[in-house]
Amino acid sequence: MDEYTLASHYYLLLDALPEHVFVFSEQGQYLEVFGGQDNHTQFDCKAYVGQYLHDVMPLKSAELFLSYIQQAIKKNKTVIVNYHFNNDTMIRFPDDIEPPKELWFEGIIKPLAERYHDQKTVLWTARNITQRHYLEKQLKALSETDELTGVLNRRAFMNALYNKRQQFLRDTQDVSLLMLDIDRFKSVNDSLGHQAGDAVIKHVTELCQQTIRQVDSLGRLGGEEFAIILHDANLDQAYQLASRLCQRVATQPCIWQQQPIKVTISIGLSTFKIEDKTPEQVIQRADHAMYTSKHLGRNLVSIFSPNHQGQFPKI
Ligand SMILES: Nc1nc2c(ncn2[C@@H]2O[C@H](COP(=O)(O)OP(=O)(O)OP(=O)(O)O)[C@@H](O)[C@H]2O)c(=O)[nH]1
Repeated sequence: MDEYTLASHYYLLLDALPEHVFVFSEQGQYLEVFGGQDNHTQFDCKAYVGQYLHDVMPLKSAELFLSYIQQAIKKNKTVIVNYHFNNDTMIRFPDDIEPPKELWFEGIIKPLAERYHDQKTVLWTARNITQRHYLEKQLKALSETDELTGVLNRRAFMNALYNKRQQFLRDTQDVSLLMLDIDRFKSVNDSLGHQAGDAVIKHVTELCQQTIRQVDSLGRLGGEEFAIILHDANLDQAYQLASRLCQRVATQPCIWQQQPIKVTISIGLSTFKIEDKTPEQVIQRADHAMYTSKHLGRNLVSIFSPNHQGQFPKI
């Protein structure tokens, strides 16, 4: 092969690469663009050659991309980044192509030995990972969600509790924890069947969701046991909310196959404390108070206190 044929052979090979491959100068100028036909952006980025990042995308995105390029050059190392374009940050599309709402990419940015007009250069490979991103998001949501009720499962709730505790230690705003258990739930399963039991669990979930605020976190810890993190709520405020919830459940039966099932719940309350060593300690206190509600006859709210369990009249 002569030199020209060889060059065009390699060019064709490079341009057949499934990912977009860019050569950028350290100033963010597009020097070369190859490949990307399988990248689902539906247009050929070769039109960018000669232009700068700032010409083809909003300032915020261009600055970010430039910082990645400069990072790779400064460290003289390959840098791998995930980035995304949305409505505000979308790269410029040709007029005849409707840009998608979102695009996610993995960028591999490798410094090159080759200089261009005395400027350093990088090779930037962009893999479209939008589908993978949505799949990961879906899997994450599934792994955090209780299948029956759609609220946080135990693992996700414990994560939320851990994060809330970190926030509490920073800003010391009151945070209360409510533990809730459906009373004599086994008898619902035994007398009406498991599906009726499931309907009761969903019913209680809905009443909890109607009672708490958006900032609060509701989780199903297992079986017929729930927990709620009450943000910015001291014990008095938590008690008022818990009493409302207790009353709501007791007065709004679950309708199962056109028949009402009477449901009550027992609640235990405690608050976050600076001196706690672990987030589990507040759960133990609220759980203790919840068992007090059970022992005192159920359909009750109890507050944990170190010396005695606060006792409150039945609602
Ligand atoms: N329908 C249904 N039942 C469940 C589920 N998870 C656990 N259970 C049942 O929940 C029942 C819990 O019963 P217990 O722990 O004895 O408590 P209880 O009958 O509510 O009695 P108290 O808590 O003392 O008022 C058991 O029969 C479990 O099999 C579920 O997802 N669906």
